[in-house]
Amino acid sequence: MSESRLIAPDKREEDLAEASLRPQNLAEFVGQEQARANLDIFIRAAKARGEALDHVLFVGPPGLGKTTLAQIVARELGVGFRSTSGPVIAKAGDLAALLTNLEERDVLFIDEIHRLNPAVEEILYPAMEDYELDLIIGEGPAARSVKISLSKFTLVGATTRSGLLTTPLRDRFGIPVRLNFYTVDELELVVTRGARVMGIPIAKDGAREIARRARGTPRIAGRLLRRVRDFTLVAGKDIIDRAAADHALLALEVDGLGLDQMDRRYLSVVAHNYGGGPVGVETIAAALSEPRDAIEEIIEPYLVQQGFLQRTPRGRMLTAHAFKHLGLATPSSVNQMPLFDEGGE
Ligand SMILES: Nc1ncnc2c1ncn2[C@@H]1O[C@H](COP(=O)(O)OP(=O)(O)OP(=O)(O)O)[C@@H](O)[C@H]1O
Ligand SMILES: [Mg+2]
Repeated sequence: MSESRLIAPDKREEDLAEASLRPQNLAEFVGQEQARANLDIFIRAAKARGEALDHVLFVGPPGLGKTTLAQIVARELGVGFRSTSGPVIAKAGDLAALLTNLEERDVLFIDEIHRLNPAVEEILYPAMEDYELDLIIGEGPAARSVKISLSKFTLVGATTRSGLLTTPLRDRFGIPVRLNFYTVDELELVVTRGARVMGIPIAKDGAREIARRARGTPRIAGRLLRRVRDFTLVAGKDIIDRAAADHALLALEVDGLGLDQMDRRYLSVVAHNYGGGPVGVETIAAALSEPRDAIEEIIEPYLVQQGFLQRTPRGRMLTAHAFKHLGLATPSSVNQMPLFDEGGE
């Protein structure tokens, strides 16, 4: 993904500033009503029983709050929180060390859990199911298997791609939670709260404008807020209002619907080079010189959600809405009727 992509929801160095913006408990967490209500109940029930919470899997595009929610779960349970990520755990022994160090009811958070190496994943199964480790000690004829019992813990996994999880792993999560893009109202709350925490004066219409253009993603809302603040400061204004936000966002090439250059490049490549599709994702990735993963995880979900794009069995297709947004005439080949959407995964 191009370095300069302001609106890309993936993590960056500057997002370290995010830590201070993270909501600390379920009540402060904006949006995702259903997920929040369910988690609240399961957490209370686990606490009432004095048991470890069942394993939780958060699924959703980058920047929607998976890591934040994992931390909140541990805090609400009042237990310890350990955090790691799929690609970091190289060997089964690394995971074994993490697991044996957990205390009763602790939360172990594994980010990017779809990227666990298969040998590591194997030892997770009995750990999740029976709180037991099956380890092979030694090699050759001297090898023997030992069982080590573990504290009853909660595994919280996060992934942007549930389709890439193996079925045995996915099935071991008792509480699967899918996060959706946020509404403008919800993001307006996120922006207002962020501005308050950072001490930035903002008018309601300014917060709304940033929210409208944040691609349904709190991380982007926070990032846009920081950039708009810079513009407003340099312009010598003392409050972010709609005009100030609009001016800054246009300068940052975030358009009225929150699409950035990369989104528009995607749409215009499919429109101009492939007549609006259907075209395969590999072809689009090659044309944009972007990895297929980034296209499927970061660019497409929002374009689909906004009704610019359909994923069909024959490939990606732009909708009439996309042609309109690009200021192009809709070709007659573009079906005006909604096709069924595979939904990716
Ligand atoms: N519901 C929310 N309310 C307020 N702020 C939020 C909310 N969700 C996320 N944020 C903010 O958005 C930022 C990104 O959230 P987080 O790191 O949890 O996303 P993520 O889903 O883990 O992303 P990734 O897939 O890249 O790891 C954080 O600064 C967090 O404070
Ligand atoms: Mg995260």
